[in-house]
Amino acid sequence: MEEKVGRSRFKRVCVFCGSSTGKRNCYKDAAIELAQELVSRRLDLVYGGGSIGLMGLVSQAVHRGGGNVLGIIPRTLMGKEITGETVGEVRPVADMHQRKAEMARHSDCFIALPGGYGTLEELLEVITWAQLGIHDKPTVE
Ligand SMILES: CC(C)=CCNc1ncnc2c1ncn2[C@@H]1O[C@H](COP(=O)(O)O)[C@@H](O)[C@H]1O
Repeated sequence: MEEKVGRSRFKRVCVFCGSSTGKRNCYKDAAIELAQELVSRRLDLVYGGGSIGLMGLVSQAVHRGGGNVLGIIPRTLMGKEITGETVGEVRPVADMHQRKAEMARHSDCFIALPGGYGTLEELLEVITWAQLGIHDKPTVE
């Protein structure tokens, strides 16, 4: 029997997204849809480790669907970006630079959903790393 969803050449997808849900419902819808797509393709989620905003929505939806979730978050941000329960594995790191480096190291590609300055910064950094030849992992926004 033919498989419904083709196998991806990626295993671990890094998702950058907002620490708030934004003003429009379509942002939340996109976050849930992406999470469902990851689950249906059996792809692991790597993300910023927060439980708030779109970060929380994506991670919770992947976890609910039975997918692996790895969150990487600076210790100093845990009080701000984690409220209530976390899902999957949350790995505390020393600072923002280590967070981005670890997120990149543990991922095979990058996807950016709507977000604020933080998301933009993360997205631009991986794009410029690709430009410099530091990695050759695809990035979509
Ligand atoms: C110290 C330093 C390198 C600052 C550069 N600035 C940043 N670098 C990396 N991630 C960030 C930065 N500012 C915010 N973020 C993270 O980006 C995520 C989304 O933030 P936002 O809601 O899009 O806004 C949050 O987890 C936030 O902690």
